Amino acid sequence: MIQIKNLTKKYGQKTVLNSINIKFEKGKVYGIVGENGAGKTTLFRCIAGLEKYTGEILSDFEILKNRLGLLLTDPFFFSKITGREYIQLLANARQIQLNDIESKNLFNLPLDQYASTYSTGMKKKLALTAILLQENQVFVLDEPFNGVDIQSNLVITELIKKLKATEKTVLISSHIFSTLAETCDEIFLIKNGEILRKVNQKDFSDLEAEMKEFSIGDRINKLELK
Ligand SMILES: Nc1ncnc2c1ncn2[C@@H]1O[C@H](COP(=O)(O)OP(=O)(O)OP(=O)(O)O)[C@@H](O)[C@H]1O
Repeated sequence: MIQIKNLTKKYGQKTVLNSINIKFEKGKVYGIVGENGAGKTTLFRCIAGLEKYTGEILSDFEILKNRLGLLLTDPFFFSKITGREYIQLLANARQIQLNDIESKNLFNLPLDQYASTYSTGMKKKLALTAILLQENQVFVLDEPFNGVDIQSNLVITELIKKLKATEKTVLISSHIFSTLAETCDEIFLIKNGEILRKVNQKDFSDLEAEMKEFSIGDRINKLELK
């Protein structure tokens, strides 16, 4: 369980997260949606221990960040490290003995190629593979479906279901509503650094319709396309 109490994050004078209160249970998948700049990534970075903030992030774990795998939107890799070395490095950080990495290469990545030369989608798949092999208890996935091919998206969707079935806690941000609807137990709508709503599965279709109406509205007609 992860409990966030009165989490506030400022960059300089700008409040990016404003007194967030949320609870995440194990064995559940949570979606975080909101427009660009709403604060999703910042929230994830705070939970992963990468940012300073005021408020509290409590968990069942002695040190949450040691049990948490964070998938960033654009994973970064140093220039002279292969995919295999990256996976090994992350496993070493958790003292995990990895045997036969090849058989666990679920996205068939070219593991002996430098990771920095991978395509955008390949980088994301490598970063995801590495955090999965770390045997984390909590997975924080920032736009995991973005830039990844259709087959891999199907794999990622099934992986998320498997993580739920094995009692992990999974947080996902996405702009693709259908992928969230398929995997999430609850979706939080974040706006201007505040949690506007918590939506349960039975109300997902209402949320989607509402977001569509709100997002599209009259904008396109205003263009007067001929
Ligand atoms: N390092 C930083 N310094 C200053 N402001 C920042 C920094 N990182 C993020 N912000 C600001 O914090 C706000 C929230 O950004 P964040 O990246 O969390 O949004 P997001 O919801 O993840 O957006 P997106 O959907 O585009 O990924 C934005 O206004 C952004 O400009």
